Amino acid sequence: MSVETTVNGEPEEQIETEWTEYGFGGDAAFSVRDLDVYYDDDRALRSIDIDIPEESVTALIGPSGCGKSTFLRCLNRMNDRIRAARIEGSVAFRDRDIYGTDVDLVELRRRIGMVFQQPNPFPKSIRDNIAYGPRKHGDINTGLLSRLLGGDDREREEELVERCLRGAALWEEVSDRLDDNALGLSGGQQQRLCIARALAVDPEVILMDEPASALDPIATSKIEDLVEDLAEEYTVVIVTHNMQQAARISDQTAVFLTGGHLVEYGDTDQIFENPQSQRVEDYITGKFG
Ligand SMILES: Nc1ncnc2c1ncn2[C@@H]1O[C@H](COP(=O)(O)OP(=O)(O)OP(=O)(O)O)[C@@H](O)[C@H]1O
Repeated sequence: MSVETTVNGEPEEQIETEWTEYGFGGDAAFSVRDLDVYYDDDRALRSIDIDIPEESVTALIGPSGCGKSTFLRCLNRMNDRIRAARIEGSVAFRDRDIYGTDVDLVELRRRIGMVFQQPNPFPKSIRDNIAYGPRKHGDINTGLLSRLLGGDDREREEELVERCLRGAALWEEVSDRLDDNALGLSGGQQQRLCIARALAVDPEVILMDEPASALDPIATSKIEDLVEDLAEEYTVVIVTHNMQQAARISDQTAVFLTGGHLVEYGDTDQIFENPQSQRVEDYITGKFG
């Protein structure tokens, strides 16, 4: 299929797009339609259409600057914080338009959590890093924490901290030093703590923007195992530069290429073994990018 695109109303290059309808046979967590994103006059994403399934890992890959992080931030409206960013089109989460005027952004970002490239724990104890979100989201007696767990407050907090640290595969390493400052942890441990912190507010989706790119191979491998485990309970969308990582851990892969085009999307094995688009094949075989 040949798709003509325009930049600021001017015809641009003809993009050859091999688009296969990707049926994953389940419910979509996100349905994105005709999404364009601009930073001032520069268009970063072009006419993106994609359905992202529940409880699986979706990898976003592509060369630097193709719009992966921009797309990820559209899924929980983090681009709202960038003054230059403007969005057209629609993003529905569980069939509800997240760009509607009635959307509570704090609640949206509680349901759709985010983990960033650089681990960014608070300069507080390991315990406080986990408990911070639930405390912030409401009174401990009437808020989220009491909905999540039974028992008295202190017991609830202890249980929550343990459950989240176990969920992030960190408990065994830190259970005897919960009151130590989180900044004393290794980079890989800090990143798992950030994942535990994201889990503490009971999210439904975890967005990850290159969560292992600052880590060594052993820490990276722990994050990869964790991502696969998390997808049993959560919907995970992960940006990665590392194609082997995408191939290892994701169920479906979306390939963005220069200019903000989503060029191919499908089952990860199919994308890596039998891509429909020559440009995608060139990219994943290292001919460019
Ligand atoms: N805050 C911003 N203000 C202006 N332009 C931006 C901003 N963030 C991103 N861009 C531009 O949007 C385009 C897409 O950037 P984005 O960071 O989404 O790409 P990416 O694929 O995630 O890149 P990388 O892999 O290098 O992180 C780039 O041209 C970038 O310069």
